[in-house]
Amino acid sequence: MSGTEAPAVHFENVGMRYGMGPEVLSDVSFEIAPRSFQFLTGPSGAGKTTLLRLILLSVRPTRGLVSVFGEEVSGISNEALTGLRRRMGVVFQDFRLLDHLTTYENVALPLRVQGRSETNYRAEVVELLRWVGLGERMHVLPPLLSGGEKQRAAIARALIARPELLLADEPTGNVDPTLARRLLRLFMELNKLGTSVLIATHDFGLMDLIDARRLVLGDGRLRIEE
Ligand SMILES: Nc1ncnc2c1ncn2[C@@H]1O[C@H](COP(=O)(O)OP(=O)(O)OP(=O)(O)O)[C@@H](O)[C@H]1O
Repeated sequence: MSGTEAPAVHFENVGMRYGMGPEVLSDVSFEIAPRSFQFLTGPSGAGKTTLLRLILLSVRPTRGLVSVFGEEVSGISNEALTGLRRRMGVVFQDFRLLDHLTTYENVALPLRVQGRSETNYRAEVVELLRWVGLGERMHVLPPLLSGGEKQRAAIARALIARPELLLADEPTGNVDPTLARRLLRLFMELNKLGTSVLIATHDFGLMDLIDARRLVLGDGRLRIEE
């Protein structure tokens, strides 16, 4: 790879407020390098989800500059925005599984969107579902899954298309510590295959397991602990 490869994410003096509310983020500057692994942490309400929404381009900064995969996103067309989003895998805090599709179909969705045929992807989806411990639950609709099972289905869906950038909002909040460690291993394996990973978490036990960079939010500011 060339040394000039664009960072997955670049923020420069980003400020963000919702409507007329107070500024949630102030002068936030950082980069996520290609193939890097980091945690995003800070107290409840510090703006972790807001920062993920900015990267996902689902909210716009009030000031400053946001670039994703080398593209500055202000004024970007909807088509280009969809193209950038497809390169990301996201684990939302509230899972966002589609209730009318089975667990298997939810996880297969990103591959279907890519136009791949089921014969081509079925084995891959089943293998990942087994890996996250949902092999026996793949034909179940999400409303019948437990909180931890929904979380694992959401993680599998985010990973299945091997995204260039994985964003995960509290991805171990609903699972026991043993499974949390396995999921962390899964994120690290994905990272070794070339995906940049950003995990928002309060879980110090999880962060202490590995020596990864930490982006720490507090009072609207971002501090980086290498
Ligand atoms: N859609 C919204 N409209 C107005 N204010 C919002 C909205 N979303 C978040 N906020 C406010 O922005 C601030 C940061 O919220 P955010 O959800 O980004 O924090 P967080 O660090 O992810 O919190 P938690 O760890 O509890 O999920 C909070 O004060 C929150 O009330």
